[in-house]
Order: sequence, then C-alpha cells, then structure tokens
Amino acid sequence: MTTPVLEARDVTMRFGGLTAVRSVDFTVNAGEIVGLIGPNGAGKTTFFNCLTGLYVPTEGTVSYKGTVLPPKPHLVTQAGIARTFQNIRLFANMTVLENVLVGRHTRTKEGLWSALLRGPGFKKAERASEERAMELLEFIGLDHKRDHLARNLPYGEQRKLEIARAMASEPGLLLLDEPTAGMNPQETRATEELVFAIRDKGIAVLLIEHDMRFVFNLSDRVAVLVQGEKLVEGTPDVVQADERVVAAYLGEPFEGDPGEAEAAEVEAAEAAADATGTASTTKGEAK
Ligand SMILES: Nc1ncnc2c1ncn2[C@@H]1O[C@H](COP(=O)(O)OP(=O)(O)OP(=O)(O)O)[C@@H](O)[C@H]1O
Repeated sequence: MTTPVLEARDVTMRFGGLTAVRSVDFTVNAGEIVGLIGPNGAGKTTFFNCLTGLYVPTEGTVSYKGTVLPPKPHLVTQAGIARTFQNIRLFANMTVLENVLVGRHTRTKEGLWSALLRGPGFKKAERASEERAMELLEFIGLDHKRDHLARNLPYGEQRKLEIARAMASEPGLLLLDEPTAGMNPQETRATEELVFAIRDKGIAVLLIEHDMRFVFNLSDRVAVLVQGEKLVEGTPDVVQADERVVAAYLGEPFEGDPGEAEAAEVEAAEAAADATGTASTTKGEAK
C-alpha cells in the first residue's frame, strides 16, 4: 500500500480577482519523485508556496503524513518539509559549512542561553551538528569546500549547497523549485543523479521544472498545472502522450479547457481596464 507523505486537498489561492491555483488535489507518496510542470504563470510556484506555509491558501488544506500543517514556514519545516527556491537564497558571506549549519537549526534542541553560555551541552550539540553537516557536504560533493564563502562557489555548486542546506533540516519531503535553472548539461545530469540519491535516502521529492527531459527522466509521476488547475496527472509516458498537455504548451485551445473560465475573467478584466484607461486619456487630453 502507498503511504501519502503530502496531501493537498482542494487548494485554492486567490490574489484579489486572480485565481492563481484552483481546487488542486495533489499527493506525494513515500519513496516517490513527482514532477510538477506547466507553462509560465500556471501557478506552480504559488502552489509550492501554499504547501510550505509561505502563503495561506484561500481554501483547502495541506497535510504532511496525515497531519494538517499550520500555514507557517518554520512549522512546516519542523514538520518535515524542506524546499529550495527558484532564485538562489544562500547566505553569500557565510561559508559553505555555515550555510548548512543554518539549515540545521530546526533540528537542534539547544536553547539561546545554552548557546550564549556555550556550556558542555551546547558544545556537544554543536559538534554533532557539524558532523551531520559534513556528512551532507560529502553526500553532495562539497566537503572539500567547507570553508569557502558561498558567494565564491560556481553557480552549479551554489544550487547543490542550497539542496544540502534544505536537507539539513532532515526532511521527509524535499521540494525543489527549478533545480536546474541556469545549469549547463553536465550540471543538469549531475543534479539528476543527486535527486535519485536523495530519494534513495528515503526522502520523497517534488520538483517544479521547465526542463522536460530532466523531469520525465526523473519522475515516477508528473502532474500538469494549466492556469491554476491540475489538467493531467500520471506516469511520464501517459503525460507525454496526452494531447491536452501538448496543446497547453503550444497555447492551443482544447475541449474542456479548465482555464476557459479563468481566461474569460482575465479578458473581461483587461477590457474593463482598457475602458478606464481610454476614459482617463481622453480626460487628460481634454485638459
Ligand atoms: N504574490 C502575488 N500577487 C499577485 N499575483 C501573483 C502573486 N504570485 C503569483 N501571482 C500570479 O499568479 C499566477 C501564477 O504565478 P506563478 O508564479 O505561481 O506561476 P508559475 O507556474 O510558477 O510560473 P513560472 O513557470 O513562470 O515560474 C501568475 O499570474 C502570477 O502573476
């Protein structure tokens, strides 16, 4: 039987009049690598932000291993979900090791006073943290750069370091937002190996990607978001063969397009804005 690690139920996210994510049900099971794809602006990052507590969904719930998550990023991390971001967010002036140690703070029990007084409990915990951080650096192949400043690493290694930092919180689920963005083909292949290795450590992985080859090679299952709605979900073979997916990427309309209502809303809003714009121009010209 498959065990769900992550379960999103009926998640909707609205920004004013714009529905960026609409009634999405979504599951990641233990041991799975799941890909989330969709054209630009489809709502993928917004959905990630709903999963990780960065946004409070307008409707719906997100559960991790059967428990509904509070929409607060640090509580989501503490529960067992870690993520990386589309744009690298490292502490540029900290060393490689320090960046990973920062990622461990949700797992260290030592309190503020213990840290300030640097008592024996703190020192022991600090040593254990450092050992664990070094294991992670070995795992991603950056142990030899432990004392380098993050900002001096080449781009591909900065991305790896972000993954190590996320793994430092000992997650059961890792969310990767465009892990290969800006990478050359060799770096992309290395990232593919790394994601398989992460899964083999028992961490489920959910990734957003624009590199289709990468996502279809890696994923056990792929879900396609189009205009905020889940259009198709299945094995890479099923998704690649689905003509609605091809149409969505080529921007062609198709029968039962789940985004039709949304497109009509946007058109109506644009028409209204145009009408207002014309009126104010006319007023301006009259002055
Ligand atoms: N904070 C926000 N406020 C208002 N609108 C937003 C906000 N964040 C996202 N949106 C809108 O929601 C829609 C979905 O955007 P989102 O970034 O989630 O798409 P995406 O699929 O991740 O796109 P991309 O592949 O280009 O990164 C877009 O129309 C975007 O402009």
